[in-house]
Amino acid sequence: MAATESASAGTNDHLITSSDPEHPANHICTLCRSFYNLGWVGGTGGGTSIKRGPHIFIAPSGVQKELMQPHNIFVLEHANRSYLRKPLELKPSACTPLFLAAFDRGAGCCIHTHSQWAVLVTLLVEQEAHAKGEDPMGKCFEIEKIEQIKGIPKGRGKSGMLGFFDKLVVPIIENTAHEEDLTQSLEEAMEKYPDTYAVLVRRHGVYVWGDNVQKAKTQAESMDYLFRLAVEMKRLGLPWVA
Ligand SMILES: CSC[C@@H](O)[C@@H](O)C(=O)COP(=O)(O)O
Ligand SMILES: [Zn+2]
Repeated sequence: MAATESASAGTNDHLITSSDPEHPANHICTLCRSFYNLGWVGGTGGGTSIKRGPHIFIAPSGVQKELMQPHNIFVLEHANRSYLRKPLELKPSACTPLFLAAFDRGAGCCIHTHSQWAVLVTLLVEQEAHAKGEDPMGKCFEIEKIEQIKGIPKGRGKSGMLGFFDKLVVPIIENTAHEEDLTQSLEEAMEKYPDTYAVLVRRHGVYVWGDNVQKAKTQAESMDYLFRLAVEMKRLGLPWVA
């Protein structure tokens, strides 16, 4: 369903005004500032969206994500996809339909990064497939027996985290010219891999989500750690799986 605009979308400042640092309008801004320092959202790429109750809080498109202020934030009613708050002269993030795909499946926060480690992992998986004479499309990033895998949950509807001896499998989808055109393949990957909390996008980055902000953030950190480690392992000729 496409997002629409409600008659009062220009106002409703109360939806983004709070002294609570964990209010989504404040939290998105502070998270994006720290993600910028990790190299995740530089040059306007990447972003973060948070769902609280019936409302989804979304950053504007094409802005320096580390400089955003709460009054720049869009608010969308999840149930009917209508904008309750739409800052003038700004467009909502092109990632909105991808964030919605995560929220439709129960997520409370979705983080999109352009981390170079995520991009490099997608290139290494592609290179390995070509070296074996195989089609890289549909291949996943797989890694096992690394302690940080324990920072990733077992799957939606399952309790607990992956164990040291579990294999982490992250699907990879092909990039498209426009962010929003990734939606169908992202949703297909989410259906094919119902336990996954992340989908890599070839030559682009990664979407990571979690049940709430804290889980989405720590899962994104664990994923990025593993992507970076995997790149270094490959450089040293070390295998990701036995
Ligand atoms: C460097 S431009 C990157 C965008 O095209 C896109 O990939 C992205 O992640 C951010 O989209 P945006 O609409 O600014 O939220
Ligand atoms: Zn992007």
